[in-house]
Amino acid sequence: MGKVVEMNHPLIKHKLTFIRDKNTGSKEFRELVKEVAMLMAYEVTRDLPLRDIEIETPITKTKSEVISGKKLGIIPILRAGLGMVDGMLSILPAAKVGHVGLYRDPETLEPVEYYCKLPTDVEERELIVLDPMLATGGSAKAAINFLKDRGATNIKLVCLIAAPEGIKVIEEAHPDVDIYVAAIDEKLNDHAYIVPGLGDAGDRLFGTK
Ligand SMILES: O=P(O)(O)OC[C@H]1O[C@H](OP(=O)(O)OP(=O)(O)O)[C@H](O)[C@@H]1O
Ligand SMILES: O=c1cc[nH]c(=O)[nH]1
Ligand SMILES: [Mg+2]
Repeated sequence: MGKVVEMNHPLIKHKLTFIRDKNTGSKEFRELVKEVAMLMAYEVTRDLPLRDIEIETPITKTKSEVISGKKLGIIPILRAGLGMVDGMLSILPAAKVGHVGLYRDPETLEPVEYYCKLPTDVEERELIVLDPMLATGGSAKAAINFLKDRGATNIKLVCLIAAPEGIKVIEEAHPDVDIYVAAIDEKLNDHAYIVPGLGDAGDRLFGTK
């Protein structure tokens, strides 16, 4: 079973409060989502392998560590996952970015695919799937299925807010995938929105309704 890591950092908790607040407008919402994604990148990359290289400081020659050529891919689930891309890229500038377009049908709650463009060598990369919301888990499960169908074997899922129901769905469907969340909320409501949540992440990021 993959691990579930809930961020336990005061900066993330503080920013998440204002992300949740319905009086936070799109501009500030976008900035905060970007900042939290940047902070989460720190934890998500904790297990990247290192290797020694020889360098020379002004004082002496020494060996020092660098990241060991790991190829990364950042995969936002459109639309709302786009809000997390810049924050991740600010820490991981060499990562390639692939896009998976999915929306959740409001009646059936089933994910509907409308776009997929991935790095050609996706099977060689460690992939970080981004979506602010893990509600029923249907969208993230489908996105990870796409990636696996195209050969990906090394996948992490990074969300701002998850419902317990969504975590269970991913754990059952993709037990090899580690899940990183800023917060695990209480439940889903009758429309499968996360409670207390933040509302519709895509609409809040892009000012649509
Ligand atoms: O876990 P689930 O029940 O599948 O719900 C979560 C999905 O719903 C939201 O996307 P939405 O369908 O609103 O599309 P959008 O990003 O274009 O707004 C969210 O960004 C997730 O992708
Ligand atoms: O609470 C939710 C659930 C699904 N999608 C969202 O944007 N928010
Ligand atoms: Mg939406």
